Amino acid sequence: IHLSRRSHCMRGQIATGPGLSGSSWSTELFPDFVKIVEVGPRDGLQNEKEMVPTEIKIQLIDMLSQTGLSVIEATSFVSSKWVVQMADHNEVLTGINKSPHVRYPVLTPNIQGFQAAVEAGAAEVAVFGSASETFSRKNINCSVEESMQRFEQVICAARQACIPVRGYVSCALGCPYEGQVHPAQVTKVAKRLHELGCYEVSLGDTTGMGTAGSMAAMLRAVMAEVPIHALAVHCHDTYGQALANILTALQMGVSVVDSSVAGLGGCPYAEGASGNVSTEDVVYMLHGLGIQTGVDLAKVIEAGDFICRALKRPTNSKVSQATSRSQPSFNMCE
Ligand SMILES: CC(C)(COP(=O)([O-])OP(=O)([O-])OC[C@H]1O[C@@H](n2cnc3c(N)ncnc32)[C@H](O)[C@@H]1OP(=O)([O-])[O-])[C@@H](O)C(=O)NCCC(=O)NCCSC(=O)C[C@@](C)(O)CC(=O)[O-]
Repeated sequence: IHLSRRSHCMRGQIATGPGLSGSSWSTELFPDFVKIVEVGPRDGLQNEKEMVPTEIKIQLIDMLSQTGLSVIEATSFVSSKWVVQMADHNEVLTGINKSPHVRYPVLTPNIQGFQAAVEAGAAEVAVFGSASETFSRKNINCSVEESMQRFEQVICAARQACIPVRGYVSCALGCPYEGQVHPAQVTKVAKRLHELGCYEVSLGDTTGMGTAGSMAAMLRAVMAEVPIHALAVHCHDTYGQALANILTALQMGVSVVDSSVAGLGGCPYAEGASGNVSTEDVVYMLHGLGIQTGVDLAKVIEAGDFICRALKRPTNSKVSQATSRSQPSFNMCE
């Protein structure tokens, strides 16, 4: 893994800033702009044991809509027998103040979910597959192949309705049931989703067990089959590796990162996995690298503070923790 200092070097030059001389750091540039896909209201809240009041979910999304984020995953049109926390999907999607500058995709595992989502006004949906057979069965009660047939139906219907579809590949860096997952399995599913018509495929480290090394190996394989501009990374932070894994992905050309305000969440079918990397920490890192996000960090911290108070728990964001202890003049790299 090579690091480059954006402020010190351009493509083709060797970085020579303080402390860098003699190093063999890569001169590759990071992207100028990174799109952040906020998944807190869905991936973050879906794992909450106690029902979160619908008005709290709506207020959270409304606050996030004022932060400059351009994509906020709002809810899931899944079976309430499987994920009861998302049972208020209609109320959430119809209750939020939709900003014209923000897209609000929702998860749809099958055509039934897609139709319900469209009826509730969804303008974008996401299908979610897995690189692991066992996880697929535990999460959506079908094999990987069956899931692709369901997604094909959703994508066909979405195309007719001019609705963009995002795709997920869970267990891209490991499975809670099968352990290691070979990059070839991830590539196969990512390629299939892209060929079916997903405009973007998010590679999920569902368990958070990935490392910079396994991220690089997996991405190398997937990038050989799916264009880099159509790839996103979705890192849970169970082992504290998420920022390192994201940095690795950025260096390899990925410019879309999923994250969750206050680091909320986990997957109900990946026990023990902690939340996504926090949006606050990702934004702080990106701004520190000179990468634009369009996101106002202070406003995301405020939204994180709101939801943590509502859930009566401390934030998982290191940046929020640090700024709450620091002077008002603390530089948040905006
Ligand atoms: C896919 C199913 C529905 C299959 O579940 P099933 O039980 O096999 O479904 P079925 O087709 O046999 O139908 C059984 C019942 O479910 C209903 N049903 C059927 N479809 C729907 C629907 N869309 N919405 C609402 N209800 C639905 C259907 O109407 C029927 O109702 P009944 O007649 O018994 O009253 C189920 O397994 C499910 O809902 N799974 C969702 C699991 C989930 O949401 N997991 C978390 C999200 S994935 C994730 O977090 C990972 C990710 C994306 O973040 C990336 C990463 O980190 O890796």
